[in-house]
Amino acid sequence: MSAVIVCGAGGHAREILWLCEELGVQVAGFLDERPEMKGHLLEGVPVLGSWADIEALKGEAALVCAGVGDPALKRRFAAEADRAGFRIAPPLIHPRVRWSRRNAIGAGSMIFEGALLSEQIAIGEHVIINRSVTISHDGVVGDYATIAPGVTLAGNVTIEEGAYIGIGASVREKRRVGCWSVVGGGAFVKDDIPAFVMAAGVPAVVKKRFAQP
Ligand SMILES: CC(=O)SCCNC(=O)CCNC(=O)[C@H](O)C(C)(C)COP(=O)(O)OP(=O)(O)OC[C@H]1O[C@@H](n2cnc3c(N)ncnc32)[C@H](O)[C@@H]1OP(=O)(O)O
Repeated sequence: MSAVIVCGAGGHAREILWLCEELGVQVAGFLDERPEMKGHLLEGVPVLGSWADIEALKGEAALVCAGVGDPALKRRFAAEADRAGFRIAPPLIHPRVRWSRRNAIGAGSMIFEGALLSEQIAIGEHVIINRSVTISHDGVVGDYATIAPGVTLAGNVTIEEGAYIGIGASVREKRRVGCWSVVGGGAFVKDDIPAFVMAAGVPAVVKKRFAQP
């Protein structure tokens, strides 16, 4: 794989650096739109600056747009990458992920250490599957979704585009979490969660509704 540039320069971006080190993938640097961050080193790797600053690296490095956990920000990075003509990095899958070869994963997505994805699972583009997540048979995770550490998805669960599943949450079989919704940490999703809401608790209930972006 060619070198990558990671969009974002926070804690998650540094965890991607570690993932890349484990995979032998070179990180050329980080994109950060805050002018004061340009030139900083993160674990010895430079913050390159904003879009104009990385333009010249287009031919040499592919982009990791999921360098932040926020699904909406990932989508904005992906749109900018498309406009600027960048290649998207192939999926980054930690060597200690249990993963059936009958699963599919989209460009720019990543799976961290200790995750287990069983059979016939479809992961979209720019998806984060964080540490120790379990996804059972026939799961679907849409583009830009973020699955926080320790989440458990039972069989035939669908997580729609842009949804965020908080740390340690569980979703029972055949349930669906609607697009751009948030499930709070520690929740148990017993019933389908509609789109554009925040739901939390055991069992999860809708606590807030969001305006559609
Ligand atoms: C490597 C890493 O660090 S990965 C990052 C992992 N982090 C996570 O997964 C964080 C998950 N985030 C959460 O659980 C947050 O609480 C969120 C995003 C769901 C909600 O945050 P906010 O929008 O700020 O919610 P807010 O604090 O306003 O709470 C609204 C209501 O929901 C309740 N609530 C919020 N989160 C939860 C939760 N996880 N479980 C139960 N109830 C919750 C609040 O108590 C409040 O209830 P009330 O209206 O009855 O008083």
